[in-house]
Amino acid sequence: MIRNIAIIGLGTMGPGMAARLARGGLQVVAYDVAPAAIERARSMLSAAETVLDALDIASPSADVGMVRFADDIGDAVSGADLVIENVPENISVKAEVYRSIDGLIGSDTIVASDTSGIPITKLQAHISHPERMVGMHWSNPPHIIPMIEVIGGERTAPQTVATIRELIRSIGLLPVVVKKDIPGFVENRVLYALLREAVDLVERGVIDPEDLDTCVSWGIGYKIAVIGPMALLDMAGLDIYKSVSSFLNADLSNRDDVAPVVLEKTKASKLGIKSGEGMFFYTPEQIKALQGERARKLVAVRRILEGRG
Ligand SMILES: NC(=O)C1=CN([C@@H]2O[C@H](COP(=O)(O)OP(=O)(O)OC[C@H]3O[C@@H](n4cnc5c(N)ncnc54)[C@H](O)[C@@H]3O)[C@@H](O)[C@H]2O)C=CC1
Ligand SMILES: Cc1ncc(C=O)c(C(=O)O)c1O
Repeated sequence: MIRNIAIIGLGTMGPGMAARLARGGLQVVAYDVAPAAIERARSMLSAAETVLDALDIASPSADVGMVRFADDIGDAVSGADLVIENVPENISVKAEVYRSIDGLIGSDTIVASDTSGIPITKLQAHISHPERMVGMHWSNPPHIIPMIEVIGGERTAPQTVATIRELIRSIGLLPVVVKKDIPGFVENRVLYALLREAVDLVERGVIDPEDLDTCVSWGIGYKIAVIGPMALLDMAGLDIYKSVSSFLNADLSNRDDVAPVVLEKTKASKLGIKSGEGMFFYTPEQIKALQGERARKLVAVRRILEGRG
């Protein structure tokens, strides 16, 4: 039974995750190697709690469901039933975390990675109890998006997958078990197919970035939230899909490297919201307003999709 959770890494994903798990009645200890990240996480945590209130996710009783910040990794993982590793998407950075906690955790502690797509089989090579390592891939923003992928590697015990699936379900979230440990799992394979084509269309001057977003959000995204891709095939008709895909698939982007526009922007430290400029430009005031507006809209859409209008 999982009661105590340690979250290692408090960047974009960690704070929202901590807030949501605590709201599920779990005791969470959060740690980041950078003191500035811990400070930022405190305010992100309180913003996430406001959103969880708007989603009507009930607070647990007073003595459970707390988030505590730890000063060192040993303190963070001490007594943890589950450690969620949430550090940058880089095998050596993640492996260093696994090595540093290896002697500090119990032999029955589960170690989960929020990796966006590194196969779990590669990650579990760096830990002494690979049977207790699992992928637990949240979607951003993690306190709002209810679906979480669960992925076992070649050496993960089926019981570990079952325990994490049950934990997710028990706090009112939506586990999806991915049956094969392939790069990107399922969510990011689908998302990155879309993003590859979208970036290519903008880069080739077929459409402006703002219009690309209008086209995808209102033409595809709005619909896909209600009718998933498999159901959409049936709605359109497989005969139509057969005809269109017979000429279109061969014309879609199949580039296997990173698009030049993304390489140029990342080289110039234009990373998006976190640096004030990426595909678009953002002032600090715009960022604050955008984050509030997006959270409000996601909450409203989720309430409707859940039939709570
Ligand atoms: N950003 C996103 O939309 C999503 C990211 N992910 C995955 O989640 C993981 C984390 O991503 P982000 O939160 O976006 O990264 P981030 O770069 O925003 O944050 C990572 C944090 O880890 C900390 N860190 C680095 N080394 C550490 C160590 N040895 N010990 C403790 N803390 C350490 C950094 O100081 C930083 O605060 C990655 O594997 C990423 O692919 C998963 C879902 C969505
Ligand atoms: C661009 C991008 N890459 C990875 C992830 C998740 O792993 C996300 C997301 O959750 O939104 C994303 O937007």
